[in-house]
Amino acid sequence: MEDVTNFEFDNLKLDLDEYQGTPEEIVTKKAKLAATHTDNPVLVEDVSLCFNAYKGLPGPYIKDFLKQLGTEGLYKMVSGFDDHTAYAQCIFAYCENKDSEPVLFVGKNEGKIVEPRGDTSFGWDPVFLPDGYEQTYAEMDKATKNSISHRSRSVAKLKEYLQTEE
Ligand SMILES: O=P(O)(O)OP(=O)(O)OP(=O)(O)OC[C@H]1O[C@@H](n2cnc3c(O)ncnc32)[C@H](O)[C@@H]1O
Ligand SMILES: [Mg+2]
Repeated sequence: MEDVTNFEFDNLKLDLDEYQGTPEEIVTKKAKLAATHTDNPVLVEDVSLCFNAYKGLPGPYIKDFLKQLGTEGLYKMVSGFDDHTAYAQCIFAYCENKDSEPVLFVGKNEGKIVEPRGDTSFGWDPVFLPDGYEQTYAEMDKATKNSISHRSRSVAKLKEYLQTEE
């Protein structure tokens, strides 16, 4: 850096949260951080869209990819590969208090990335075709999507946990 500017630089060793890593690591950090802000238990969720041709990326970074590339761009990412398979994943993390370890509930739905089809109102729904279905998430009615989605699978596990904890 000193080569390219007139500023002087010093190295400071600071431990800052970066929110990078696996979906599990990221949602765990989120839950722990949230738990420092209240005395009540917290629940956070994070969604990933993972392309197998990219070893699981964009994964938790899908929000920025979607924002910059749009659904058409997401399809273009896989169109040059033989492998168009992907999975949608939702993780709810429940953290009792700031000193306890978050409990994770992973809901996953396998499918593939297709050219965008259907209603464009929610996220990457137009490019995700779940296995066993002819319609993308965006083409399905809400009830059908809810009955099979990554989120509903995560919520089902969370519900079961909370009921047994009661
Ligand atoms: O992670 P933070 O920064 O809190 O942001 P967020 O809460 O908006 O983001 P999520 O992790 O919930 O979701 C990541 C991206 O996936 C999109 N998304 C979430 N659930 C989805 C679903 O069921 N179908 C389609 N897109 C979805 C959402 O719009 C984001 O662009
Ligand atoms: Mg997220």
